[in-house]
Amino acid sequence: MLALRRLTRYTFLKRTHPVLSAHRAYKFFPLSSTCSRRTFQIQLRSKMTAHINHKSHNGNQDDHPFKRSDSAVSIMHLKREPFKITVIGSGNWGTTIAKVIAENTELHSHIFNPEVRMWVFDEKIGDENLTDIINTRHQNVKYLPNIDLPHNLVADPDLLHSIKGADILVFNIPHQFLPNIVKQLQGHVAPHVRAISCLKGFELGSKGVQLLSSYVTDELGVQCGALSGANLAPEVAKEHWSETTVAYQLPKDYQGEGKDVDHKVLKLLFHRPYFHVNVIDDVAGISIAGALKNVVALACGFVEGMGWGNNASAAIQRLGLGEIIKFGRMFFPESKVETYYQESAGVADLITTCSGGRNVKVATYMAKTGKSALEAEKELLNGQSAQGIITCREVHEWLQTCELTQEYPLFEAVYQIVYNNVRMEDLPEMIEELDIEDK
Ligand SMILES: NC(=O)C1=CN([C@@H]2O[C@H](COP(=O)(O)OP(=O)(O)OC[C@H]3O[C@@H](n4cnc5c(N)ncnc54)[C@H](O)[C@@H]3O)[C@@H](O)[C@H]2O)C=CC1
Ligand SMILES: O=C(CO)COP(=O)(O)O
Repeated sequence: MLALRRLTRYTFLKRTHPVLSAHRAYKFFPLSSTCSRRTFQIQLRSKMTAHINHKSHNGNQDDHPFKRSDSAVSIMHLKREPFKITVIGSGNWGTTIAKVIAENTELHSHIFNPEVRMWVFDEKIGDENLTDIINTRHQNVKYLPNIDLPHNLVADPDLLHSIKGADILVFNIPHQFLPNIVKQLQGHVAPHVRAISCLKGFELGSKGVQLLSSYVTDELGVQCGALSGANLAPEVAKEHWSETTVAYQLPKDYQGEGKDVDHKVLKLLFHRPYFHVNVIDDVAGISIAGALKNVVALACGFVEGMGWGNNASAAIQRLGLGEIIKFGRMFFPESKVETYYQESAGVADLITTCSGGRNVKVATYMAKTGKSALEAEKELLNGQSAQGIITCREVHEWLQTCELTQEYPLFEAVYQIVYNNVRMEDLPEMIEELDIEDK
């Protein structure tokens, strides 16, 4: 058992630690030898100590053994000007991702222009503009308080100015605001620009249910991938270790390695020692999982608020995962089933969101107070958004159009509770799988 634990730990360290991962031929010593085991532990400790990195330049986060100054993927030669990045959005996740990116652009200044622009939907905090506070105190006091931001992250309240000259646009706003944003951007984004959507949700319009990345591509004419994973923003912002999935498909006009955005560039842009990134092709899979787990999280919140316990929450998550996969296979057949269980964007995001996300908090509060979803969101989140509230309506409307609501009893039950005052206590009955016909 001890040996197994050590082996597991070694394998983990080998995957995450630069010294060990760089030495692929490093042989594991025989576990029966106490002496060599001790030698190994001493070597390992000294190697790790040597590589524990400097404190984060803003100095507010703790050192930890996963810190390192560089990564293997940085061996990349650029055959063009460094990529310029703009983050569109400055909420809880928008600011966190902007921080991650700004740390990386400073580190890899041969690949990226160090200055990162972050578009802010400006508002007054007392007498001051939030933008000015971010640029002078280097904190987003409203949406990500008590986290120091890199000084190369520049807040900009002018949307069109913020994207000027940008090569990569990182969209990160609550998804209900996306149509208005892309409308303002139309005609101002060159076709060579690439984009990543960090949003969770769908666009429901004349084209039916659409991935937000496809919506950006259709509306702006630029290739767009997605970033989604088990990433509650407050934990990532504090540099507590987590992982995510980025998905991107090379466009038809891909310019070639070193000249255009590809998986290597995206890994360099988002990967941090405390934020591990896996880059894949399955944009649809990660986007569907990211959007729909917010609906499942609302159901988990109802269960929690009613005090039904862990078994009930696990049952909801099991059923929810089934409906997520079914939705993907039915409406986005290009998505891969393995993404849902192998990637951070799949079951891992479902678990973290159902444990500690905003959707679960809002639904728990609804159950405890009898307030509506929108009242709960307003009272609890200080301007932040629980995306499941809108997503469950979008999913319902789409399924109703397809006459398929009965195929997704959990999604439908959440919708009915949120919008039609159906009793939460009836949840088990609404999702009961009846195999026996009552004659
Ligand atoms: N917060 C989190 O832990 C995570 C969030 N996400 C997703 O990322 C996306 C963005 O979420 P957050 O950054 O957390 O946003 P948020 O929930 O903090 O929303 C607040 C943001 O919305 C902006 N806003 C308010 N009214 C607006 C308007 N009319 N037009 C444009 N912007 C407006 C505010 O200025 C603020 O920047 C969402 O789709 C969310 O599901 C994904 C992973 C983690
Ligand atoms: O998407 C998230 C975690 O990956 C955040 O979920 P909440 O919006 O429910 O906090």
